[in-house]
Amino acid sequence: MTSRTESDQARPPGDPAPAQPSSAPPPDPAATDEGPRGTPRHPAHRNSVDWPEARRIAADAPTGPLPTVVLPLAEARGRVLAQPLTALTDLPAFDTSAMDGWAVAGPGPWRLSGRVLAGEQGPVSLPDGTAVGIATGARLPRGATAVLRSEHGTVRRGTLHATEPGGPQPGQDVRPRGQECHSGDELLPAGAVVTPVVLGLAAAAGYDELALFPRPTVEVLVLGDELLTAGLPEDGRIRDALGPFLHPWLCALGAEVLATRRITDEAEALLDAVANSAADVVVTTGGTASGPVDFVKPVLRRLGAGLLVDGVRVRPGHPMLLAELPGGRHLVGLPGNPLAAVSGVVTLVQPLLRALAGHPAPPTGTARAAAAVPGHPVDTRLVPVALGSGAEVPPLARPLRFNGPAMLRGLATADALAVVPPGGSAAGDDVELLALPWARTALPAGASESPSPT
Ligand SMILES: Nc1nc2c(c(=O)[nH]1)N[C@H]1C(S)=C(S)[C@@H](COP(=O)(O)OP(=O)(O)OC[C@H]3O[C@@H](n4cnc5c(N)ncnc54)[C@H](O)[C@@H]3O)O[C@H]1N2
Ligand code: MOO
Repeated sequence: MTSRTESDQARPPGDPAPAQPSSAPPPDPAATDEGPRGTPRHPAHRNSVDWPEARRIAADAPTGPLPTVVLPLAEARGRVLAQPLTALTDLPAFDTSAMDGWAVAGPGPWRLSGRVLAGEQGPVSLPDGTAVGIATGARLPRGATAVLRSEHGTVRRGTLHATEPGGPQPGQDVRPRGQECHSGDELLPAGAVVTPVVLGLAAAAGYDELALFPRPTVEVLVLGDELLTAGLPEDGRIRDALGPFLHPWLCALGAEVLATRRITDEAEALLDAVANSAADVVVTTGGTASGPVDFVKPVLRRLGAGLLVDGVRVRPGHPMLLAELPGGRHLVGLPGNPLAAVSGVVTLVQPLLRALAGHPAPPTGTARAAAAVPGHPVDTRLVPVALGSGAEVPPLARPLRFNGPAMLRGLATADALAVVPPGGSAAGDDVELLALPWARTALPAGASESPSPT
């Protein structure tokens, strides 16, 4: 019985048909120059590399991470700790009253003398049988054995009496020095995101500034004279779908986006923009193939750039490329089809940014294919999936419709991208998941660290 799969239904006319899953080993790509279903592979993609290899090359492309940055707390929010947050002090830094009332020494009644507020030195020590008025957060004098809450005591002629039988227990309502941490304790590991709470914790622990992973700078160059930035498609022109999503996506990946610029379909304009970009990474969209106005590769040649990745055996997105520009900066050429560009982001941009920032690779996610996912004979497929909300471990991944290279509709409702190996995945197979930075569903942790950076 043959049935049309969701991805088949979503496949637009002219898009390559994926092969059915099979247990037969995929043909050796090195031994064939074939594209999908035996069609000749385009000569421009003869140098293409396997998908895991492309990710490794991107992760190894920089000579090392950019230098760590040290920023004042006020500028650190949202960035990532490059070093563990180690307490610079005990917390509390001294024995502290947890309540408003009196610091008492020994059993009552107590002779009362003065008061100490938060931030004041107060009496150095409290002899047995004496008490001092104390505010929440004030330092406890040496010799104090407990705090008597203001609602639990009464003062008559200079003497404090407990109104509850037995008076306060030793240590009652005292926050002892080091209760939360001792100086030198690790409060958070390197790699933790600096949330508003982390800012507060860092300040409490004595920090004025934090050592943070650098944010690689990126400039996005959107190519294509057919692209409109407003209104409806007309006269063969379409809306730019990549400019709007690349900026926030790259920021979510830890980049600082210097600009997103439209470049006209002229080689000189592109050459000028790439040569003069101040960014660590230039990301271009479109123009990677061999059409009449596909100038990315010719411009890279003219600039003397080295092509590190020239096509990847992945669908969609196989014309993606990675180059090292003179001076050590990098350029990622994303294909123009929107889902193909996404494929280029997760395959090349993400590992490159992670390597530049010095971030460790997070664990991969794993799910179980809820249905057969057709594969390509030799290329990896990246397929938008929705994760089941049931209790299954690993969760079920349901391939989404509208996953054609030019479509974003499936991805817009996806929780992750599933990595479908050449030949496809059968229903029930475990599939690797790639996280989408905005997805509400946390990825189910895989068994091990990702062998390739994510
Ligand atoms: N002879 C061959 N032609 C093509 C091949 C091939 O192997 N042989 N591969 C196809 C594949 S797959 C892709 S992907 C594209 C990649 O082409 P480019 O990177 O040169 O991209 P463009 O030609 O500029 O655009 C392709 C497509 O995407 C639309 N586009 C471009 N930018 C945007 C944007 N910012 N927002 C929305 N849509 C965009 C553009 O209008 C085209 O429709 O090459 C195939 N050709
Ligand atoms: O199918 Mo292309 O691979 O749209 O990138």
